[in-house]
Amino acid sequence: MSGEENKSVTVFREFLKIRTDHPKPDYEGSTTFLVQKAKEYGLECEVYRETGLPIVIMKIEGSDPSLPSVLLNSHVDVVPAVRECWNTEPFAAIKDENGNIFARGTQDMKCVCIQFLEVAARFVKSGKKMKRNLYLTFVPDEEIGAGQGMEPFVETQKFRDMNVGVAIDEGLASPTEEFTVFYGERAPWWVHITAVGNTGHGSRFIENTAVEKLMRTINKMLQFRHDQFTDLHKGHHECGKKLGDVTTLNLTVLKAGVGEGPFPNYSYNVIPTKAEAGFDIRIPPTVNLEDFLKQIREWTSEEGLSFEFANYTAKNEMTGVTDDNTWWKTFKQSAENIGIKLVPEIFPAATDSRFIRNLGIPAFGFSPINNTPILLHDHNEFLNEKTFIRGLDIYEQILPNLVNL
Ligand SMILES: CSCC[C@H](NC(C)=O)C(=O)O
Ligand SMILES: [Zn+2]
Ligand SMILES: [Zn+2]
Repeated sequence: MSGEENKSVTVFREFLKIRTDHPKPDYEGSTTFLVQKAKEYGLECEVYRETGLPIVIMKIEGSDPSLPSVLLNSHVDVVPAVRECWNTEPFAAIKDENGNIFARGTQDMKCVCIQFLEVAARFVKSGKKMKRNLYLTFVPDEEIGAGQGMEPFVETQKFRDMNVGVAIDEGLASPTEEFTVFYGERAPWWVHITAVGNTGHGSRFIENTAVEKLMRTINKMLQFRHDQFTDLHKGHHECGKKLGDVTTLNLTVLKAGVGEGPFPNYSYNVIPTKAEAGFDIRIPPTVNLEDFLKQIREWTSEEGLSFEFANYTAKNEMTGVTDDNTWWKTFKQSAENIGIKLVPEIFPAATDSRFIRNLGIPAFGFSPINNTPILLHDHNEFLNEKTFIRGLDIYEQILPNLVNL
C-alpha cells in the first residue's frame, strides 16, 4: 500500500504485537503501552491492581459527573495462536497489499481496545465537554473466564464509584453489510457427571455398570441436543432462530477404564467402577435456569449418578432492546442516522458483559466490523484497515449521543 499509514492503524498494529496471548499474557507490556498512550493523549488514567492483575482505567470527566456514566470495556488478552496453521507470524501484525492486517486479536478484541482509546483521544482533542463521565476499562483474563478480571472487578468499590449507567463491550464481526449488536448472552454451564457401578470380569454380563449408567444419561442429553439442533434449523433461514436462541449441549469430556494410557495400557477385562462425562451447555437468557437445573437433576436421577458444576451461574440478565430503554433507543437511532443497521441478537458464547448485566446495568456487545468473516479464535484472524478506521468513525458519531443523554 502506498502513502502514509493512518496513525490509529499504526497504534493498533503496535498493540497487536504485544504478546497478551494465553497461557502467559504480557499484561505489564499492555499496561505500559496503554498508560503511555493515555499520557500522550491527555486522558486521565490509573492502573487498578486490587483484584490481582492490572486493569487500566481511563476517564474523561463530564460536565455533570453526578449522572450515571458510560463505560467502554475491552479485554486485552487474546487466545493462543498455532504458528504452523497461520500464513504469517500471528504477532507481527503484517498488512497485505489490500490493507488486511493479520494477527491474533485483530477481531477479538484489540481492534475495539484501540478504537476506544483513539476515539477518546479525538474527544479530548475536540475540546468539547460532554455531559456524563466517560470511562474506558482495559481488563485481563476474559478469555479464561474473567476469574481475575471483570468478575471480581464489578464487586469492587472502585467499580461502584464509577456509577456505570451503560456499558459497551465486544460483539462479533458480521459477514454482511448489517452490524450485529448483542443484548444478552447464553449462560455457560459446565456440568461434570460421575457414575459409579458394579465391577467384575469383562467376560461376564455384569449389570448396572458405571459406563452403562453414564451412557443412559448421555443418551438422554444427546436426544435433547438433537431436539435443539432441529429447533435451530427448522423454518426459514431469514426468520428462523439463531444460535443464541437455542440451548447447545456438547459432550466435551469422557473418562473411564482401569489403567493409565496411552493405548494399550488398560485393563480391558476389568469393568470400571467409575465413569465420567463433562458437558459444555449454553442456555439462552429466555430459559428459566431453575427449571433447567431440575432437568439436569432428572437426567442424573438414576442411583449411582451425581453431578457437579465446573462453571455455573444462577443469573443471566438481558438488556432491553425496546424503545423504553433510552440507551438502546439512542444507540439504535444514532446508528440509523449514519446509515447503519443494527441487528440485535443473543451472544452465543460468554463475554465480560454478563457480569455487568447481572448487576442490572444495561450492556451492549458491539464490534463495528461488517463485511468481514467471523474469525475470532480462528487461524489467520484479520481485519481490514479501512474497516478499522470506519469503526473508529462509527464510535465517534454514536458515543457522544450516549454520553450526552
Ligand atoms: C465460562 S467462561 C468462558 C468464556 C469463553 N468466552 C469466549 C468468548 O470464548 C466461552 O464462552 O467459552
Ligand atoms: Zn473477546
Ligand atoms: Zn475470545
